[in-house]
This record gives sequence, structure tokens and C-alpha cells, in this order.
Amino acid sequence: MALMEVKNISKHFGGLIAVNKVNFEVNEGEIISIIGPNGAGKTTLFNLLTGVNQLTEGEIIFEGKPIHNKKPQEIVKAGLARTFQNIRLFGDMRVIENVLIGMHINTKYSFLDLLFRTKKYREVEKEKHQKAIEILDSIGLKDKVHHYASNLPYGEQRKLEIARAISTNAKILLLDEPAAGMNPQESEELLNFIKSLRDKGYTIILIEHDMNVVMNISDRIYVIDYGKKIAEGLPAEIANNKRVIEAYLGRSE
Ligand SMILES: Nc1ncnc2c1ncn2[C@@H]1O[C@H](COP(=O)(O)OP(=O)(O)OP(=O)(O)O)[C@@H](O)[C@H]1O
Repeated sequence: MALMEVKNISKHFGGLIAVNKVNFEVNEGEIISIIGPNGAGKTTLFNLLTGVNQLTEGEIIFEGKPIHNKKPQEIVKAGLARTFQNIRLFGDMRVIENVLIGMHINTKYSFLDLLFRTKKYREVEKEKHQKAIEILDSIGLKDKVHHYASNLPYGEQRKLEIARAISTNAKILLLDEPAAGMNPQESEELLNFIKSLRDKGYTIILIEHDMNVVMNISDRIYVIDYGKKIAEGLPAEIANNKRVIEAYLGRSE
């Protein structure tokens, strides 16, 4: 059984159909890319998967259970965490605090433990702190744990967003244009990092415009145009798909 099944989902904004009866599935340990021209409906699709927008129709099944139309924090708890196209960090908080916030969703102590700073509270906090440092180390930000998030260069802010998504204990990471604004060296590093996440057992869904990243990293690709899925397949198949090429180049009338 697939880890996630997306069945016939649509999103209408008034008369505009941003996502139109899209089906796809994601297997454990895959890197899936969702590509398509500007305005194709990719971000709306992510918003549906993560509870930011409610579906107009369809179903999203994760680990055999429906998750559509649940609240974003319930979906994170179920095991899907995302990053955003326009970075959403707490800029005036330190790097490590941004990661600790991601972990908060799974905190194992009660309000009373917090209030009285019990032994359990101190142990859990220490554990969380260590885990946050491990995650930041794995993404190359260990020496910046005490920097303010807003002072990091753009590429590192994107990495920090990924670190925060990882810290929620998610099984599926949804990355919305992770390579945006990165220079070629940074996007190469990111590519290797995303591959290493897959090797650690994460399942990854990417929206990405950088075709070098998409073609090098994806196990499978879905292509969206005007809200509809127009193609799916292996990178080499997609690169040679006539409909996909037309969608990107514009149709000749
Ligand atoms: N909240 C909203 N209200 C109305 N229309 C919306 C809303 N969100 C998105 N849309 C519209 O839905 C369509 C799909 O937009 P979406 O942002 O999902 O595309 P995209 O593929 O992510 O584009 P890009 O690659 O430029 O980020 C667009 O026509 C957009 O204007």
C-alpha cells in the first residue's frame, strides 16, 4: 500500500479551479517532484495536503487514514511537515529556538510539568535540545545554533526551515521550492542533503523550478498544468514528454 494516496482532489476558488481532480500516490522512501508552469496549482496542491486549504472534493489518505480537511497542526502530528515558498521563520529568534518550536508539537510533558519545572520537564527539554543540535549538525548549521534566524544568509534560512520540518518527526517532508534563491553551489549541497534525507528513511515531496535539481533528485515526477495532472513518470520520461514540453514552452496556436 502506498504511504499516501491522493484521490481525485480539487480546489475551487469561486469560479477558478486551481486544482482539478488530481490523483497521485507516494511510496515510502521516494522523492517525488511536482512541477508545472507558474500558476499551475502546485502551491495550492501543497496547501491541500497540509490542511492550509480545504478540499472542494476528493480524499487524501495517509498511512491508510483520511487526513483531508484536518487542521494543519493535526496533519503535522500525523506525520506531514512542510516548508514554504516564502520563508516563514521566526527571524528574531535564534536558530535553535526555531527548531525547538517544531519539536513542540510532540512534547511529552504536561502543563504542570512545565509549570513546576519537574524532573520530567528538565529531561525532556535536555533531550529536545540535543536532538535539535543533531538535526542542525546534519544540515550544516551546528556552528550557527545561537545566531538569529534573520541574520542567516538566504540559503541557510531555507535549510533551517527544512530542519524545523524534520524536527516535527514527520515521515513526509513537503518542500516548496527549496532551491529558490540559492546559488549553484548551494543548490548542489541542498540536492545532496535531500538525498541524504531519503537515505535516512524520509519520504519527500518537492515543488521545484530548478530542473537540474528536479531531474537529478526525483524518483518520479508529476506534472501539473492549469490545475490538472498532465504527465507522470521517471525523470527521463518527463524530460521527453511532448505535453510537458508544450506546457513549459507555451502552446503554438
Ligand atoms: N487563495 C486563493 N484565492 C484565489 N485564487 C487563488 C488562491 N490561491 C491560489 N489561487 C490561484 O490558483 C492558481 C494556482 O496558483 P498556485 O499558487 O497554486 O500555482 P503554482 O503552480 O504554485 O504557481 P507558482 O509556480 O507561480 O508558485 C492561480 O491562478 C492562483 O492565482
